[in-house]
Amino acid sequence: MTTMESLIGLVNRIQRACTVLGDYGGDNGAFSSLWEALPSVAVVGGQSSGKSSVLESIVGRDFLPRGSGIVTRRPLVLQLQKIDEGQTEYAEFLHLPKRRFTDFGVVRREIEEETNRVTGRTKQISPIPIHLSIYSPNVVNLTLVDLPGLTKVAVEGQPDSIVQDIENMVRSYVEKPNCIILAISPANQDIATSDAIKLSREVDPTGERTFGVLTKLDLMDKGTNALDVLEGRSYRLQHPWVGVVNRSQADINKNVDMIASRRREREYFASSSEYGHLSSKMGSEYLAKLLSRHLESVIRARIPSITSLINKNIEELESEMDHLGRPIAVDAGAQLYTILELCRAFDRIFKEHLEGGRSGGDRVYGVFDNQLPAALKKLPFDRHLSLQNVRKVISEADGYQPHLIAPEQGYRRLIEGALQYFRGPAEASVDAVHFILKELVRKSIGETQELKRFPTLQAELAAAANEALERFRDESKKTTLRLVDMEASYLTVDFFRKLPQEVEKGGNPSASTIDRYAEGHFRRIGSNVSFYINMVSETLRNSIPKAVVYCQVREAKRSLLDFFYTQVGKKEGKQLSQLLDEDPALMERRQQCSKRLELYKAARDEVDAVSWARV
Ligand SMILES: Nc1nc2c(ncn2[C@@H]2O[C@H](COP(=O)(O)OP(=O)(O)OP(=O)(O)O)[C@@H](O)[C@H]2O)c(=O)[nH]1
Repeated sequence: MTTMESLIGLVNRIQRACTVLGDYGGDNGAFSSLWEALPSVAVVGGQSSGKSSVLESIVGRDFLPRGSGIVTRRPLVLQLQKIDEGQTEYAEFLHLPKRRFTDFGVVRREIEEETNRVTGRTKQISPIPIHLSIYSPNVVNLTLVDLPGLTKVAVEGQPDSIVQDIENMVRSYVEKPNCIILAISPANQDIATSDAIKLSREVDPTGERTFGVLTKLDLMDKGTNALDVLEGRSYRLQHPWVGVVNRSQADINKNVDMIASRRREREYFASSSEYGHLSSKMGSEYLAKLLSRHLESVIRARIPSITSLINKNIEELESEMDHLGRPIAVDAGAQLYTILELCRAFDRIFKEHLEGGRSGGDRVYGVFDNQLPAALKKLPFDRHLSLQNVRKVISEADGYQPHLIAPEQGYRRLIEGALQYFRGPAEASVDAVHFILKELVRKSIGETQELKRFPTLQAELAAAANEALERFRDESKKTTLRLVDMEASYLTVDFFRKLPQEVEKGGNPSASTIDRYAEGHFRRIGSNVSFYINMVSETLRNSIPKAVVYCQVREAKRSLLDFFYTQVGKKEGKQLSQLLDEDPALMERRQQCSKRLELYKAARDEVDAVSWARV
């Protein structure tokens, strides 16, 4: 393969990749277009200027749709590749891969049908190109983009806006600095009024990327010639003008074949009295060679900047992909694995909050160190052990037969009554720790970067963790309340044995001394009970935290997601992918990104391959 073939072929392959991935130079949002960076030849001309004829002549085949009105309604990217003499000529469409067309009448029909497939029968135009590759011994390596003919009026069935739409589309191609403009003008019309030249003058005023083609030289009025144009006096371009003679309508009707018509064109110039001196630089075959050489040299010059554009884009896209997160696997096993990984990432952060490294765990200690002791201190034992209440409880405890020695029942009642008060602080500690844990779950989910993409999983995870925390709370409540009940169920015997026995003071007690005696008696009972209660309070102040940590904190660390894991393990593929549902906007963005990345990587491989071949 020669360098020339490989360079034009390279651009062809990149262009095809661009079209497959939806990059055809139009508005691609934030992405810069690779298509635009590629040199290409756009064929521009007014209606009936002979555009189709020139293209067919370059190809050496009849294959373009004919008809009245605007026939070309989508760009046609025509990639010509020379094959060895004697090999069969064939055509291939990008949208019909692997199908070889050897009948060019069928190619024409397919172009028509494919045009309608995208534009509908409404005769609208569309910027999405049709790619046609022609492999033939009769072509040079060249890629041309055939665009709708510039027109002044819409015909029946076509919207008025089409005139402007066509101009905009053609302009969007030719205004790109990498576009080589093949401007077709008929010789039997004043060059100053040529649509192609008017547009090219606008977008390429110095004429460095415009190739002027003059058609219909044979149709000029007798006695006139186009030398002023062909020799660059009428309108100066950097590249020489090329004159051509295509088949006339009569030739077309007679089915004069293209190869014969090329021969006739050669003869026309060779025998022409006016153009004879230019004959080696005229005609469609010469035009094709000229363009091929030029395109090749432009591509060669552009390769370094194309390479750097590709590399820059790959870099940007990869960093964006990293930011967006890689796409999720589609098979259930991999999805399950992903979910478990995400859960573990969350769990790790949650544990860091509890065990240190991240804030939050210290607040649990705050509950035990401040909140619980303060709540215990505030319990209304003063009221419960007031003289009045002690008297009431002690008196009622023994019924009709007052106690003889120590008021055993009375003590029990007073103590049991007081112990009930501990239930409040016990439950409050459980709840306080519960809310801290819940808050830490919320925080940890927020801090798990990997989860950000998956709102559904986030919600499910939060729900599962909170459910587990509820269960731990219930368990913890039962346990702490049991601690309180245990204190009430068996009183410390030693304490009461060690209480000093009350002794009778001598003499006959008078009524008032009896009263005073009774008052002192109740006060002593009250203070004994208070002492006992304080002892219990001290015990609970130590044991409630142990129960809470055991039932809630330790369990949260050990088995917060255990239940969730079993649930997830039972899920089917579809439910798993639902869990991994992403934010749709993000998904869309990633999809675009990964498509672009694929394109640029494919392009890089192509460029690499060619660079290696050239070494
Ligand atoms: N005699 C002669 N006729 C030509 C020449 N070039 C084109 N024609 C005729 O001019 C008419 C229009 O040519 P096309 O090639 O269809 O022109 P076009 O610009 O593609 O036209 P639209 O696609 O309809 O816009 C056809 O009848 C051709 O046969 C030429 O060099 N000499």
